Amino acid sequence: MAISELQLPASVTAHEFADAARLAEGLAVDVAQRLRTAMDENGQATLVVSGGRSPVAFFQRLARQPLDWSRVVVSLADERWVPVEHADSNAGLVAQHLLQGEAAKARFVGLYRPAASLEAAAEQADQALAQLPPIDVLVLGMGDDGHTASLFPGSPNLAEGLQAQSQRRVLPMLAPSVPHQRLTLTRRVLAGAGATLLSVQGPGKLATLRAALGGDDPAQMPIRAFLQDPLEIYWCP
Ligand SMILES: O=C1O[C@H](COP(=O)(O)O)[C@@H](O)[C@H](O)[C@H]1O
Repeated sequence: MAISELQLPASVTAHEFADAARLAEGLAVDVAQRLRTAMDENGQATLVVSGGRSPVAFFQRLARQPLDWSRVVVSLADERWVPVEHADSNAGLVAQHLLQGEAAKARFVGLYRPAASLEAAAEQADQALAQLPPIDVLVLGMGDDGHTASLFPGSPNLAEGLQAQSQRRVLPMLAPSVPHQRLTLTRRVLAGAGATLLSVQGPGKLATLRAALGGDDPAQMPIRAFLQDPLEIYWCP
């Protein structure tokens, strides 16, 4: 099955690539162009990326795009509550694969805070994110359970995280697998992005996307909250 066979809402556009390398390159070129446009309009650009296993090739290609990185702010859609040195840190992933070469000139705003509790860390990150300029480009991923960012089905704070008008920018969340403790930007903040791109690979993620399109309750599959608004999906088999 291919993404062209899905019944997508009119606001959702699909870009299909032959393989993961072409997807990473195509996504990097498109994101860089969107950042350049934002810089032309506002003098600066803000990029929010996701973590997990799949974005490494995209990060490496994006780092090599010709851009005035000194005018780019980079932040995260979500984070595992671990220090940057930890193997599961999304900030560590970004530092290792994106903020390299010229891209090291970008300003990074991370979510991790070494607080006494996950809740306190989320409150501190929430305050820090008040300084984040409006998001120009958001790159989301999606888990096999339909989570995006760290908006996980079944997590205690999910209802608040999905509220379109939540007062919070960052919430503590619990993932069903290790590491359990997460920090996530809320739907309200994520939905404010100028452009939202969803990067997914493989038949498993396509099946998840099809299941998400077949229902309308974001509490069961949080990615649904982002399928109702303008969205560009980047997919390869
Ligand atoms: O845990 C996470 O998973 C999703 C999906 O990751 P992937 O490696 O399967 O693409 C990711 O979007 C999220 O940021 C991450 O924390």
